[in-house]
Amino acid sequence: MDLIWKGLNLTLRIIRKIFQLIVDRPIKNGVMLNDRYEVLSVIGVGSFGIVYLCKDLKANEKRVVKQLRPSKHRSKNDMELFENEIVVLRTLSHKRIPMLIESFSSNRNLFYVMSLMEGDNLEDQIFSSKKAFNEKDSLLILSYLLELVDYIHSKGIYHQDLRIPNILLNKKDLFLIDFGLAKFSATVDPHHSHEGILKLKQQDYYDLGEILLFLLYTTYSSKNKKALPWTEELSLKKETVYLLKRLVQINEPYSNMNEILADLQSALKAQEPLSKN
Ligand SMILES: Nc1ncnc2c1ncn2[C@@H]1O[C@H](COP(=O)(O)OP(=O)(O)OP(=O)(O)O)[C@@H](O)[C@H]1O
Repeated sequence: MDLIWKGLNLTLRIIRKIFQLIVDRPIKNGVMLNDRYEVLSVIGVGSFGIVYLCKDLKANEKRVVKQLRPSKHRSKNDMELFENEIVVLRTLSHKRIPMLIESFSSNRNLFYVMSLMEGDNLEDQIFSSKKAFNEKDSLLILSYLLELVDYIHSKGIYHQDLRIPNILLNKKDLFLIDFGLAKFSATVDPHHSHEGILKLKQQDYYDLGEILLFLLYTTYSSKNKKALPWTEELSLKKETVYLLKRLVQINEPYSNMNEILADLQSALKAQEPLSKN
C-alpha cells in the first residue's frame, strides 16, 4: 500500500513538473508586449517569475519586464505576492533599486516593467565567475547594502529576502532587486507595535550577516577535512567578528541601524594599515 502511494505521489509530481515546463515556456524573442516592449532575451528564470530584457519602443530605452510564471496563476498567494512586489516598487524611489514603469496583463498573464539595473548578480559572480572578495571589499559591500536597507526601512518596507542572487553588482554600483517577499510594516503590524517591526528589521539584519559570511568565504580554501564553524575557519579582524556575531544573532542582536553603522565603521577602520608614527 505504502509503495503504491509513493508511486502515485511520484507520478503526480512528474505530471506537475511537465505541466509547469509546458506552461512556463518563456516568451520568444521579438514578441511585442503591451504594444511597447519588444522581447530581446530572457535574463532570469526564478522560482516565481520569468525576467526579460526588452526594448521600450516608446522611450527608446532598455527595460526589464517580469512575468509571473503562468503556472503560479493558479495560486492566489503567488498572485498576491506579485501584486505586492508592484506596490513596493511603486513606493520606492532610489537610484539603486529598480523603478517601476508600469504593470499590465496580456492573454491572462501578469507583467510589470522596471528600469534595467546594469550588473551581474552576486550568486553568479561568486559561483560562475569565481569572483573573490577580501575582508575589506566584503565590508564595503555591506556598507552599500546597509544604505539601501536603511532607505527601505525608512519607507516602512522590510525586504525579507536579502540573498546573494538578489544583489546586482558592477564595477562601481550595487543594486537591490526582487521585492517579492517584502512586507509593509503597516500591513504586518497595524498597531505598529515595536515587537512586530523589530522582528522584521532583525530578519533583514540577519540576512545581511549571512551575505557578509558568503562574501568572506570566497577567499577561504579548506585545509581541513572536517568543516568547522566560521569563527574557526575564517581569520578575521576582531571588529569584523564582533559585527558578524551580532548580525547573525550569536551575540545580542542589533535593534537599530545606527548601532550596525558604528560597528561597521570600526571594522572598516581596523582594515586600514597602521600608521608608522
Ligand atoms: N531590474 C533588473 N535589472 C537587471 N536584471 C534584473 C532585474 N530584475 C531581475 N533581474 C535579473 O533576473 C534574475 C531573476 O530576478 P528575480 O530575482 O526578481 O526573479 P524571481 O523569479 O523572483 O527569482 P527568485 O526565484 O530568486 O525569487 C535576477 O537574479 C537578475 O539577474
